[in-house]
Amino acid sequence: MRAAVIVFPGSNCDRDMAVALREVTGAETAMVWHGDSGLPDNIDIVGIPGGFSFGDYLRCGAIAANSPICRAVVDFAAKGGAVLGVCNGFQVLTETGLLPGALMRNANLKFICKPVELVVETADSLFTSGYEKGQRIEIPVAHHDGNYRADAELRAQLEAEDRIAFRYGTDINGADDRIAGVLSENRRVLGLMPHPERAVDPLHGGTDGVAMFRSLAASLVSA
Ligand SMILES: NC(=O)CC[C@H](N)C(=O)O
Repeated sequence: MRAAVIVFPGSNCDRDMAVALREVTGAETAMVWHGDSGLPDNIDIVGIPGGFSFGDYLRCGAIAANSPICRAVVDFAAKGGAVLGVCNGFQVLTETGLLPGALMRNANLKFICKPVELVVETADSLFTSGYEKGQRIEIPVAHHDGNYRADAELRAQLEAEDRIAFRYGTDINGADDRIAGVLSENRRVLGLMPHPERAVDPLHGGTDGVAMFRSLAASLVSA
């Protein structure tokens, strides 16, 4: 398996994502700068990491979404490539249009940084096949704009198409229907606000993120 992790000015979880990919899946992982116009050859998955790309100016993820590399990521996804966006990465994915909805300021207007309970809403994806539907897991969050907004029509569509990957166990940030992560129509792009890469080693305080990376390793095999 070969992975690429995109690095923007202000990314701060890029190395954590690379370590999780390398150590849990054994993937050869390349770090790719936002100004590059192409991805390395034969990539199986692109990781868009958390952080504060471009200082969160304009809207979180909005400037990053217009980086040269994001045009390559959109092309990669259009050809069926797998993309995982965590936190700021989820915000970037909504700003590129690869995922629907928007991430707004948390309802309490505070930065929330703590482990939270998530409910796995579907095991039918290359990111979640290692979990059970309905399983409750604990994964940390660290964001000020994690309040996922989608109108009633979009929420009904996501629900009908089984594209809600994770919900928060309790409302932490005001997100509509407690949605914490969503899948693209072809189920090969996942964005989520919680940080699975921060829960892959007992020293992190929890290992509930391991199953996500194992799911990826089980599904993505290099040609
Ligand atoms: N950890 C992150 O990726 C944070 C994302 C974004 N800067 C926010 O605070 O919402």
